[in-house]
Amino acid sequence: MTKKEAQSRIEELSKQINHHNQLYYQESKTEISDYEFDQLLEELIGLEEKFPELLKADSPSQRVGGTITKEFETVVHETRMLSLGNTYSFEELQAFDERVEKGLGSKGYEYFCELKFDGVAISLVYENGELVRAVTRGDGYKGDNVTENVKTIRNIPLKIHHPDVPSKFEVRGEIFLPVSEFEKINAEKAAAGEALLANPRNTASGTLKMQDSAVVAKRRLNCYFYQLLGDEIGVESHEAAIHLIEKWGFNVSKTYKKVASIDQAIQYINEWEQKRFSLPLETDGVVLKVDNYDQREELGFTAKIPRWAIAYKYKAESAITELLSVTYQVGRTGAITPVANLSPVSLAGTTVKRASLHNANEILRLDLREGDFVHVEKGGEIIPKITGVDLSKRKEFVKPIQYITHCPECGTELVRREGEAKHFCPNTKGCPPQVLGRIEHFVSKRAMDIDSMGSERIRALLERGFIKNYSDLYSLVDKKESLLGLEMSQDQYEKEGEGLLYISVEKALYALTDVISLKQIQDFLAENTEVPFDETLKLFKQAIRNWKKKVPSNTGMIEYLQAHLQDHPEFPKLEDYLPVALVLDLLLGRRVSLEELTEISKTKGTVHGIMLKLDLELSESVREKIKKLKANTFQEGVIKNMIDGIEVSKAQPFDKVLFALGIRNIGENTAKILANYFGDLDTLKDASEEKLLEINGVGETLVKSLREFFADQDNLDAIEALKSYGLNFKVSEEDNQKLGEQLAGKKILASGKLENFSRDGIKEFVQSHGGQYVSSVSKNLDFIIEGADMGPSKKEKAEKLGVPMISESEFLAMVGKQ
Ligand SMILES: NC(=O)c1ccc[n+]([C@@H]2O[C@H](COP(=O)([O-])OP(=O)(O)OC[C@H]3O[C@@H](n4cnc5c(N)ncnc54)[C@H](O)[C@@H]3O)[C@@H](O)[C@H]2O)c1
Ligand SMILES: [Zn+2]
Repeated sequence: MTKKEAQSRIEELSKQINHHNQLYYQESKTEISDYEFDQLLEELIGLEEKFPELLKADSPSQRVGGTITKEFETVVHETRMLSLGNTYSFEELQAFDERVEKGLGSKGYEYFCELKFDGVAISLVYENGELVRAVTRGDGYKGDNVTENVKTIRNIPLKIHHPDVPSKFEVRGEIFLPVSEFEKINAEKAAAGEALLANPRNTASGTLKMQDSAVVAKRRLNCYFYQLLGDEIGVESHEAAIHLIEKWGFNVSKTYKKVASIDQAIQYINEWEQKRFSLPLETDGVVLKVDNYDQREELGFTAKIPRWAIAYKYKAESAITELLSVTYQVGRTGAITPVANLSPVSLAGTTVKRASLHNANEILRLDLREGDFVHVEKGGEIIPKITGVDLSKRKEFVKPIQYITHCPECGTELVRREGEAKHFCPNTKGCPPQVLGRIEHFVSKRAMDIDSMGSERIRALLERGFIKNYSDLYSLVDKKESLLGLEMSQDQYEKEGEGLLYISVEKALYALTDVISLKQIQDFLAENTEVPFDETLKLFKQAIRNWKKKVPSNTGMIEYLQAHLQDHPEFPKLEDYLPVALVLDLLLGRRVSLEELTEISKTKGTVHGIMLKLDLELSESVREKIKKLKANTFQEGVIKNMIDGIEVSKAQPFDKVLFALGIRNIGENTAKILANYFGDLDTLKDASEEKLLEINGVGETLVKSLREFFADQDNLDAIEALKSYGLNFKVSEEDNQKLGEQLAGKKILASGKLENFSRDGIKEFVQSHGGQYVSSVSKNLDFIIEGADMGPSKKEKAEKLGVPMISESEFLAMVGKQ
């Protein structure tokens, strides 16, 4: 390769690596695997070694990957936070060991082996035993101050009570999201038809950078620690330091091991290759660290990594399995996501049954055919990926996968907008997940703020026909009586292939017995998962005897159940579920025949629905038992809460109502601008295109969205209905607190830390003086208010675009406040 070629390749590689770094560290996203990323970096380093004169100071090979963000205060690390050299091969590990030996001049060193936890690096500073600061790695020199968010992590000690804690020290570790939590969040997202999160690492890093600590607290982040720093620590080895922080109460993973040679380290690596999948978090390799501090000092650092440590990374695992079918999920915005259903295969410690296919292009790219055998890979990603087709196993004359043309939820023909990879269902008003999405948006905190209307409740109301769109919420007050007893959750039900309704075993056992709590039954079942169901029932009877809870009648009922299941083998067996018809038959006695129950349970989706259809007079005790079968139901308290919340929402100001309507491309900010500018809905509706385009921030797309929205009679009807219920469709006097017009027409951004304003404060201040607050650097800005520690990348960009930067006091002078 000539120098000229090398130069252009280096530029190309640097550009790519910077792009992936930006995605990975700033946006918590990935487009390529870690392995692919590391190969790019390795190629770059190789070229720079060959042509040292081409090495630039700002090359990504010289910098730790992250940067700092504008949303948090920037803090300079007292000791730099480094990256780690990494390798995927044992040969390179041996080479590393040789370098260490050469550097130290002898073999007298030990390695401390730890797993490489896949999360987000964090530094915690303690003063007088108290946590004073938590900072991300950032660019290695300075990071984001995320103390408030970190304080929500339960096992991070806020105060150390140990007597001999030094007056100041720093611990470092890895914040992570346990795999079980991650899967829980994704299961909820899948149920809601939302886009799934890619992996726990991205989720943890995204969560840590959220602005609202209350939201962070809800995600159960966790942390493992692996480093101690400070002037008065008094230990001479890493091992001693680790024991010290364990003693002080920091969470240290017990997976570490000190070894005497590189061969033993390799043994450790082999040992954990499979075992690591039983850990509560994702790990992507092993870190080897020279244990002794003096030896570490002798070895030193490069610009980016210590010479005394290295990470060995496991390669992503892959397997071959059969593609059974492709199914399609409809998201709340109508976006379609194809999912590959696979013949179950064991991969990286879990059983894989599904893989995301993203969009139609991906299916074409892979050239997938029905019944193909595919390579599935699971690396840093929890959601497995199909990476290719095993052509040697392809049968003859197989058909390519035909992408669906119609929506699986509502049957409407799909559309694909120009330039977009995904297909959409255009039936925004009738497609169930989309209707749900619109109502969820309407009630959301930033819109009408009806917090008593969770998704589960909205879904129940939609399914049972109580509401069809958001304006119907305000008529619920007249339907209060019929809401009583309506079931909410569908999780406890399952439909068998022929459409027979099944109910979870725990609910069935709960209803069939007396004085045993649902919790007790759940705990019992959780402990007895591995045995055949009949065995479970035997053990359950034993448990009832142990608990001494109404032993004769309760065990008698379980025996009836056992006999009933034996007598009716015609009901298919579903893991963890029982046929509702059989269970109801036991509870209702001879009043209805099993045949009739079976028929009805094919047409109804809930016990509530079946009972309504049967319309029986029941004794109090039977009614109580049947109630135990039902999911959470709408009870008086819940209904009152909901109705009250709906009533209170009528007072939301016009801009919130406008945002709540869900007009495409109208976000919270735009809604505010439009509301203030036009004052009421009718003026906005009748505004000419020219008039609209005059407004800062309004472009052609938005004009088009408004036109489309108001051209639709259903929307106009909904608005009329909302008006009749008394919602605000004009700006009230109090909303209109304009403090001045000094900033009229100006687009402004503030960056870094301001002395007189909080983040939200400056935004409000700008807006109330007629200006428009913009959230990113672009050439359209009139100026940037430069606060303390403004991010260097932002500054660079502003300079490049020629956007003026003024100080906070200049800004205050401009509005006449100084
Ligand atoms: N796929 C992509 O697009 C993409 C983009 C950028 C980076 N990456 C990945 O990130 C890696 C580079 O990231 P990096 O610079 O954060 O380095 P790194 O993750 O490879 O290693 C350094 C980090 O490891 C962590 N770590 C985990 N367990 C540890 C332990 N026991 N002891 C010490 N540190 C431990 C620390 O957070 C430390 O900052 C690349 O190798 C690449 O795989 C991927
Ligand atoms: Zn649809």
